[in-house]
Amino acid sequence: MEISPPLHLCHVSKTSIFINRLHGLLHSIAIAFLIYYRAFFLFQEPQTKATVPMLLWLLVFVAELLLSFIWLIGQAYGWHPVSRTVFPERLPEDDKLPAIDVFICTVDPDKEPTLEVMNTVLSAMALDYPAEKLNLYLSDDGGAAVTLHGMKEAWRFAKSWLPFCKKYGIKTRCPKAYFSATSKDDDSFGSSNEFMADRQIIQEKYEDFKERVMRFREDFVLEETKSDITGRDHPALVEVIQDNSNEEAPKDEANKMPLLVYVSREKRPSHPHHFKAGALNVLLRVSGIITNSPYILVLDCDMYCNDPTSARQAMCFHLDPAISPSLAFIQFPQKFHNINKNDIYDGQLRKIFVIRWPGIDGLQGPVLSGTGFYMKREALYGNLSEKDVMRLKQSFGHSNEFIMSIHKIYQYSSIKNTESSSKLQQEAQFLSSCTYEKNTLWGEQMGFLYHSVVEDYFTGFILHCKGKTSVFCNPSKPAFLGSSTTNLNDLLVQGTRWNSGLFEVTLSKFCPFIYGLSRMPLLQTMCYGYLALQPLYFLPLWCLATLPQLCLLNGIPIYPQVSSSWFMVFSFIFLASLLKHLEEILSTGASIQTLLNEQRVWMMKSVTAYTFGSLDAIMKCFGMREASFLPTNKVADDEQVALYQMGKLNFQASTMILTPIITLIILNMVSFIGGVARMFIAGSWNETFGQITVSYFQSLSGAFSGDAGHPLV
Ligand SMILES: O=c1ccn([C@@H]2O[C@H](COP(=O)(O)OP(=O)(O)O[C@H]3O[C@H](CO)[C@@H](O)[C@H](O)[C@H]3O)[C@@H](O)[C@H]2O)c(=O)[nH]1
Ligand SMILES: [Mn+2]
Repeated sequence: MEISPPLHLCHVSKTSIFINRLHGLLHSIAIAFLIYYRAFFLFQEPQTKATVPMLLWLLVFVAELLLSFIWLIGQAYGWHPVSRTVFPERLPEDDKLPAIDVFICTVDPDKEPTLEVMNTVLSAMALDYPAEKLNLYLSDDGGAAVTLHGMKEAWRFAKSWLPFCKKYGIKTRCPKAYFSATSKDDDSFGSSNEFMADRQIIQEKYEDFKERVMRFREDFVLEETKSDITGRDHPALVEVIQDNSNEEAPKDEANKMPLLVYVSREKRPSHPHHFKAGALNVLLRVSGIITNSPYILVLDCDMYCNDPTSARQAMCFHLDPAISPSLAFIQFPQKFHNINKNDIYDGQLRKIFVIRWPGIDGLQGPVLSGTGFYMKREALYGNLSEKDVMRLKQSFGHSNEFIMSIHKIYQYSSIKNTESSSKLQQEAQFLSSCTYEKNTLWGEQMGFLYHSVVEDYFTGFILHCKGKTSVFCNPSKPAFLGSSTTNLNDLLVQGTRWNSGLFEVTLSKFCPFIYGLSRMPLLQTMCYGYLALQPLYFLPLWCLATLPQLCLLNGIPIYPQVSSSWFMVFSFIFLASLLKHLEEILSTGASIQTLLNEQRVWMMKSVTAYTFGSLDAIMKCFGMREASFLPTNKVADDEQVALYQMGKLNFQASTMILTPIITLIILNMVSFIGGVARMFIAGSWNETFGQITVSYFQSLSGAFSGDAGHPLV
């Protein structure tokens, strides 16, 4: 029997496994000593203890225990990291490839400029995939006329843009990116006259497209001043974007266009709409009765397709019979096009996408990350063995059309036939009404889940609990590029939402340590548990950013004397975690500057976003707050961008962020100066050196060793 060559390979990095496990072992031993030291003190004679108030000692001890615990849980990521290679050229011919429905979500045309959204749409339409097997659905939660109009303009422009990309094999297919940079990839036709002429024409068409979108927006803003009201209260509208004229669909391959559908679900203030997860579930249903593709690509409106081959790369996994039965999704990393050289806000989330996701990929697979993933439709439908129509309706709702779609591969045929198309339209409208999900399992067990505002994390978690797997695909050319937050305020808004969502899961019956432990392998549970506990970093950080400093000012020793051998334990932990962080930085080609930034941002986030996120979740838990999803701002303010590009922290942020940060910096600086003075005057360096080091590093927003753990744990 002939064995066909594999579609993908998985590589295990033996060296990093060795380093990670060795570090884990040594660090654990050192932590055990630390715990012994702290605990031993509690049982000492009262006169020895008299120098340090018991409560202080206990608080610092608890902070250290908590940090150690989170650190230990996080070690699961280092256990078995892998990387992968794909061979798309080995895929079957185009006519054997499965269809893909692309879902793009947008909500607020003010924060998410229509032009950017349309660029995402265009880049997805131009994916290197057979056009008749590519269907795009845009969910417009704002129900905005500008967005619908933008879609029509995008469709018109796509009719020139797609053939241009195909003809010249353009690699950057997001028009904005293509025209703004001198994209090096696309130079192969640089000198040809024909190419230059075509490029000129298409550029003019793009300018014209831009102009039309902008002009409509200006007129629209004049008419509708309160877009916020309509954003929360509007009827359902589903529209297939196509030519008004009755001209025949183009027959030749080069001019074929993917299907483009605009979906604005019904929203009423009296009905919860469940944010993005709600929008995605509407798209699941509407696409189910129109094209029903077996695979789904989900994109945020600001995440354009940077590499048109991502769909084929994903198919290398989905079409591998050895892994596909349990495989739910292929996750690509989130990468960003607007990050400055220094990445002062750690916008690239390096730790997550460079260290953790490859780590968990070697276990059961990466956490679902909201955007840039190819999901198997079936995986979101839960148990499909049920055949009883009444039961199916209880789970999926009352649309016969949709129920029929569950078990068969629908083939989108004639939407031009007006009679069937208006029936389809009615059904789609019904599927996107705000009452459709009432008394069904949508969002509870079906589709994207509503339990948490981090719908991605939670949906992926439940999938993994059901025994599904996922794959992390991280090619050297970024498959998708998004816009990252580039100022403190946005960072806080986003960070608070994420951490609130994560902590919400921790506080619920779905807490990974309880719900996950019996359903997933231990290491996978630890990876999910780490993220669920991450918001809790705020407790130890607040303690260790204040208590040692206050002790230092008052001459109370809470760290061992330099001459004591216990001091070695603390120094080892401090240095080992710094070195481990350094090793990760260097082995992944990052710079020392990145190391410093990551530690600084981690501390800033701990005392702001983690703190507010945790409090928010606790309040939600007690019913004192409602869930909310404040979208991040994607409009760049020129002044802010300028500061950001210079690598300067922008402190024009709300007092919510500034107060904790500034207070702690001042406290640390004062105690550092006070401590040094005391050391000189009293010659007490032996007792206070540990604390001085802590406040020195904290006041420099320095060397708390990122998420690898605290230097003092
Ligand atoms: O009611 C809503 C709110 C948001 N969105 C869309 O959801 C996407 C993500 O929103 P964004 O404001 O960009 O949030 P981020 O924090 O940048 O998103 C990250 O975090 C989210 C979970 O908090 C994930 O859903 C995202 O995929 C992930 O990129 C955007 O396309 C929005 O248009 C909706 O469709 N409806
Ligand atoms: Mn975003």
